[in-house]
Amino acid sequence: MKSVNPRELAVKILAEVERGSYSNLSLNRHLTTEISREDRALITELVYGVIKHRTRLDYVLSKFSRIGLNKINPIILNSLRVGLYQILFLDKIPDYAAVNESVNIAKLYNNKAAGFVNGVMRNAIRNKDSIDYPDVRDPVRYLTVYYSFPKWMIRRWLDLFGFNFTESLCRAMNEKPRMCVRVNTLKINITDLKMLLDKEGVVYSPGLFLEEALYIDDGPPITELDSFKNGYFQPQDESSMLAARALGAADGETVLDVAAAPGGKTTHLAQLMKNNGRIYAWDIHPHRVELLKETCHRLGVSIVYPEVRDARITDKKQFGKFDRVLVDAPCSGLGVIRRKPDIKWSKKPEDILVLKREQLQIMQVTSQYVKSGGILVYSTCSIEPEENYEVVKEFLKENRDFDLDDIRPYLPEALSTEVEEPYGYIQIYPNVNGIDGFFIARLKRIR
Ligand SMILES: C[S@@+](CC[C@H](N)C(=O)[O-])C[C@H]1O[C@@H](n2cnc3c(N)ncnc32)[C@H](O)[C@@H]1O
Repeated sequence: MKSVNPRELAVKILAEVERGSYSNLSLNRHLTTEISREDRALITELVYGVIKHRTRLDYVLSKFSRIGLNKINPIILNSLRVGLYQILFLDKIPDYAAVNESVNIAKLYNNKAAGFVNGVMRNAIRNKDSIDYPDVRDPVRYLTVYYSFPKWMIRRWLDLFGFNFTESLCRAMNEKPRMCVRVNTLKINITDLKMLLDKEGVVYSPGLFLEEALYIDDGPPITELDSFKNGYFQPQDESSMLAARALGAADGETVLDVAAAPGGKTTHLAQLMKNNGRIYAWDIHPHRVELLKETCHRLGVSIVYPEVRDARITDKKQFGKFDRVLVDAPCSGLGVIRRKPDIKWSKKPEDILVLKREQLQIMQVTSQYVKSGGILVYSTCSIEPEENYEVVKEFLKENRDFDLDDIRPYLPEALSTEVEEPYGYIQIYPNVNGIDGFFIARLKRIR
């Protein structure tokens, strides 16, 4: 085992993220199996915790620092954030340990910085139960600071959903998401997988909505399990599983998945089709198509034809060729912030309209590949109407040969009863449904 200082490594990763790295990629790069499981878990918790709660941590730090936060060296600032995160959000770490660790990181820098960190942290500990957060009568500032979201997102959600829903949405998006996996019934049945997981020391519970879903509550990191390496399951949220279900593909059919990588839904489709038929799986990014190929290989899926393709470019040879087309469109990802907290800070309001144009363009082009009588499913992991219902509405206005199709028979009962007229789509919210925010629409080519 390699000995590392978890807080120091967390600070280093946070500095990389500030310079533009994605946190999950940076974590994967640093957290090799040479580092103990406990340390890997702590580093992940610290990195995601600081990213999720950054505004609130900075708000508290600025109360106790005589130097403006923008004047503090990034390493020192992140060691303060990591220390304060432990004090405010983690019960198991004693306050003095959090202080000492942050001071030690600052010492690597210089003694003056260490004295400064010590002073700020001790001050924060003394006052941690009497911090006055912004008043709720200024809802934008209160929600922005207390739950750490950018102002533009809070303003947008307040306009769309009102205060109570926005607050519960923010709270749900800051929660630690449960790890959900899909049982790969092409290789194993649920009972046998459960027996294997028992042997591997994994604690699990059943899916909230779907029989092929399992929640992993405790145990070794899943990618180290033989049951994962042997392709008996695939990490995937239940929301995402609903999209493949909504397509209703049957074995023997010809299906197109136009934005398919890394292959979560493609391989679920293959499973629902009993690995019989053909699935053409496109993605614009070559490295992601490689990931898709690896996923298919591990899961024993052999009916997928992967290809690097830009779905915005029309290919007349594909017209009317497919029984079903899935457009799991590139989107803002605002529905999955609880899994990818960087999205809070990396997305900008103008991205939403740019994405909407791209989503409509992909729909416009790839819908022509659906056979008459065939099905088109449009999905995103977004909760923003512009990327969801509005895309579908504008698409239908321009394409009279398509209509909404009843999505309810393809959803579990607990969700199908939530679907409102005209019954063609569902919007899922993490605070309402307990799964990732997602939008799924089912359309039929009627001519
Ligand atoms: C939401 S992700 C797809 C997730 C995937 N369906 C799954 O379940 O694993 C969107 C994908 O669209 C791809 N993409 C973005 N623009 C594209 C385009 N113009 N044509 C095809 N793929 C595109 C991205 O590379 C990304 O992999």
